Amino acid sequence: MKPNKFRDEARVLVMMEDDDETPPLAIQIEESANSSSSDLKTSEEDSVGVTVITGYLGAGKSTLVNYILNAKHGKKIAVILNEFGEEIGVERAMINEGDGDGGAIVEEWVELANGCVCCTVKHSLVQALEQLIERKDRLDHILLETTGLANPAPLASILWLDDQLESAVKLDSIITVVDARNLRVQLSEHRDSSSFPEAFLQIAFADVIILNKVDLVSNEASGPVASRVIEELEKEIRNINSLAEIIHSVKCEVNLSKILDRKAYDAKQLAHLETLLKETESLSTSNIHDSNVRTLCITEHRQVDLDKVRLWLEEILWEKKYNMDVYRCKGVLDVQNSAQLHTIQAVREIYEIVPARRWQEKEERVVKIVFIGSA
Ligand SMILES: Nc1nc2c(ncn2[C@@H]2O[C@H](COP(=O)(O)OP(=O)(O)OP(=O)(O)O)[C@@H](O)[C@H]2O)c(=O)[nH]1
Repeated sequence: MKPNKFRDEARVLVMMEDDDETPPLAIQIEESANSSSSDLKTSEEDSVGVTVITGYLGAGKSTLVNYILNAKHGKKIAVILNEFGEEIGVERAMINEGDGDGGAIVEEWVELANGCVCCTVKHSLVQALEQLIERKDRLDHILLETTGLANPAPLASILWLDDQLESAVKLDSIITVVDARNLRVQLSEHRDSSSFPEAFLQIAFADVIILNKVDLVSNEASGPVASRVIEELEKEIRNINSLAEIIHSVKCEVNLSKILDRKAYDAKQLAHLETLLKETESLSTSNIHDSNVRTLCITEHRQVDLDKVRLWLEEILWEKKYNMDVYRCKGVLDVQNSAQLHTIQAVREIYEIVPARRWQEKEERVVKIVFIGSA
């Protein structure tokens, strides 16, 4: 069995999806004395990154996939089109042959069992990923395009921590494409309806948000007015999720280094996390958006007891003690009796706290935790 970074580095706490109402399963695994850092490195390098592409109907998800497949990156990229719904039983996988020149796109059909969001989709998704990895000797990356109404939560949980997949694939990031012209309407429609707010969830779970179709905003308004509209949209997005990087685009033509190999779930990749946490400085619990999906930020300048943090986090994530349903949480901790900066990551009920690097001598030590969820 390949070493699993979660097993080897951290106490692992796993809770099943809400949907199956299975009691939480808590496993404590001590740091392994046998695992060398080179083992871990090899396993991480071997695993194929999965980028989940989500976004509202018509926002530009397929445009982004096509742009990535046809760009000159020399990578061999597989795409899984994931149709979530009771009716849908077939998912399609395309593989870019990656000859360094964009490459031919080969379409393949992967037959999968019927599935609805939860266990069956989990099973078929895991199968699809396994099939892709088995069949191709060299696969650099996988794109998983979801349908416009998909809630990315189950996907994020499955991909982030799945025993079946072990270290064969790893969740790289969740990219949400939003339509700059229609976002306002889409959000307010959901605000006024009792339907499940996928548009909010897609933004809440994103690591990167592509604010697409900015050309349509510019076509409709003069320069300064269009800039103000875009600024307002950004503000609206930040109020829901202050941790995502926002990139503007026309036809999803974005700098690929911003969206591929992001390693948003890798506890050792601190650069993005630290920048994003810094930018979240100005937001506080008083910054309440009129939607019920929001970002809350807690900052402390004292060391914390790791066991107490775990208990507190479990109360929040599992028992919903403070009436917040947390979708995503990221943060850094200054832990008592430790010279290491620890990172926190959570996706719904699953969380991980990992020592990431040594605090530097003159660095200001801080505890900063950002929650994105609904209250
Ligand atoms: N003007 C303009 N049109 C765009 C842009 N990006 C995408 N489109 C168009 O918007 C339409 C929808 O784009 P898709 O990529 O199919 O969107 P999608 O999110 O995959 O759509 P669904 O799969 O139906 O949810 C297409 O006609 C695109 O050509 C953009 O930046 N500007």
